[in-house]
Parts: sequence; C-alpha cells; structure tokens
Amino acid sequence: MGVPLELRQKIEKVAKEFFDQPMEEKRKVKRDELNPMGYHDGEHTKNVRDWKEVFDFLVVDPTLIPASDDPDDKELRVLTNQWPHKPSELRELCQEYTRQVEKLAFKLLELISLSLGLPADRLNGYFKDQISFARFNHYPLCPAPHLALGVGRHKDGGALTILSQDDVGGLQIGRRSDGEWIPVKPIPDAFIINIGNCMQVWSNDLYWSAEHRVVVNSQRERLSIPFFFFPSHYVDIKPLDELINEQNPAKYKEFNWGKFFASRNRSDYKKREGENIQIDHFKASE
Ligand SMILES: O=C(O)CCC(=O)C(=O)O
Ligand SMILES: [Fe+2]
Repeated sequence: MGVPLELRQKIEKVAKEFFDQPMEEKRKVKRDELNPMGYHDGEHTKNVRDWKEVFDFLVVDPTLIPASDDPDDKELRVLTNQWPHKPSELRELCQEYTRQVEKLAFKLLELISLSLGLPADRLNGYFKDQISFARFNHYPLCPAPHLALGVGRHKDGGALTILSQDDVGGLQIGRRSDGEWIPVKPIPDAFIINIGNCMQVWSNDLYWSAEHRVVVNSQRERLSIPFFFFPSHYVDIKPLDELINEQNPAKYKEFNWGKFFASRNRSDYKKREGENIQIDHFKASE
C-alpha cells in the first residue's frame, strides 16, 4: 500500500521544472484572495513571511469551504484548481499523485482507528467531502539563513499530513518535553507522517500534533510536497465519545473544522494583527 516510487520521482521533477520557470509564467496561476489554490510566493505563518514559494492543488475539484470564519455566516465558497500550461504533464501527475497518496492516507487513518481500539472505518465518514489539498514547497537559497525561516513554527491543522521531502533537510520538530528543535533527517524514499490538530482532538491527546518549522540554508535549495488530509468542512471536531469517560474527560471543546480552516487560511494569507487561531483555543477548562 505504497505510492509508486516512480510517481514520486516524476512529481518532484515536474515541481522543480515549474518553479524554475520565469516569474511571469508562474504568476499566470497566482492565487488571490478568492482562490487560494495555485502559485504563491509570500506565505505567512503566524504573521511572519516565509522564505519559500508554493503551488497548491486540491484533491477534489471543485471543493466547498465556508466563505468566512464568522460562525453565523452560512455562505460557502467554491475552490477550484489552477493548472499551468507548462510543464504540460504537471496536471496529470498531480492528479495521479493525490489519488495514490489519498489511498495511503485512508490506510493510515484506519490503522490509527484500530490502534485506538475502534473499528477500522470509525473516522472515514468525516472525509466524505474532504477538503484535502497538496502543496509543492520550494525553499530557495537564502543568503542569511539565520535571519529567516522557510516555514515558521506551527502545527498542521487537519487529520494527517503525508510529507515527501528531498535529501536537503531543514525540517525540525519541537520536542514535546522541552520544545527543543530536533532536525528530521531525510530518509530516501520515505514519507514523514505528521499528526494534525483534528487527530489530536479526536484521540483526546493520545495522538499528539507536533510543532514543527523549516530552516533554510545558503548552499542548496529544497523541495517538499505535503499532502494535507483534511475532513469535510461541516464536520464538528471533538474527542471521540468512545475514548472519554469520567476518569478521562474530554480535553477539548467541540469546534467546526471548516470555520477553523477558514480562519487559519485567512490569517495565513495576509499579515494581520495578533496570533492566528491555535488548537489550544479549544482546550476544555479544567
Ligand atoms: O517543508 C517541509 O518539510 C514541511 C512544510 C510544512 O510544515 C507545511 O507545509 O506545513
Ligand atoms: Fe507543517
């Protein structure tokens, strides 16, 4: 149940070719405030600009998400993919890649359910209208790496992230006990699996969403391809009933996934005042 190695090699190659094009070409699929899919060269994590450029594409096209993070706003927004003409094989490779990685994502979801003592398909229904997407991350050479980050510290929002990275390195994970940054060594042809916020909440902290960040360097540019496995927008996320009882009460209050996503996406897009929303906002009070 793996993703064919040849497909991974092909998608890495085509991602590099895409970023190697002149800015003029990449801007043709630039994302904007209404459509967050496509090319972007100035993401913000927690309001700090990242040293990278990205290309985002949905697994399901079109995908519906809430139009805003306002809980009273029932309006939905349609997201669609923006495919560049060049490289010409990019679109088909991206579609084949997400098909294959999605299978792996469901397999992992089922294994995690089993590991929690639940039926294998316990979580599958939450992904009926999944809003998953994949991303090419390109981290260019940075002349002053100590002054920048590829991606600032954050936790992934969804259920799982399936991350493919090249051999350059730069991903670091915050150790849970003391927060020390530990480099994640690239292992050839292996995926890195991140637990996201939704899984942490469903499992009532049995699974932990690790904080991570990406450092950059002045020697070699880097490419990574995360697949963000995200539930349907209308799913309300809370600790699973089967996992809580009087001795082990729910550690989180229920929250709506689509609204959480909309609020994170908004604050990722433009610098705005204050911190963006974190899972700790939904911690149940003791
Ligand atoms: O580039 C990486 O290794 C990780 C990127 C990341 O954390 C993200 O896109 O959420
Ligand atoms: Fe991440």
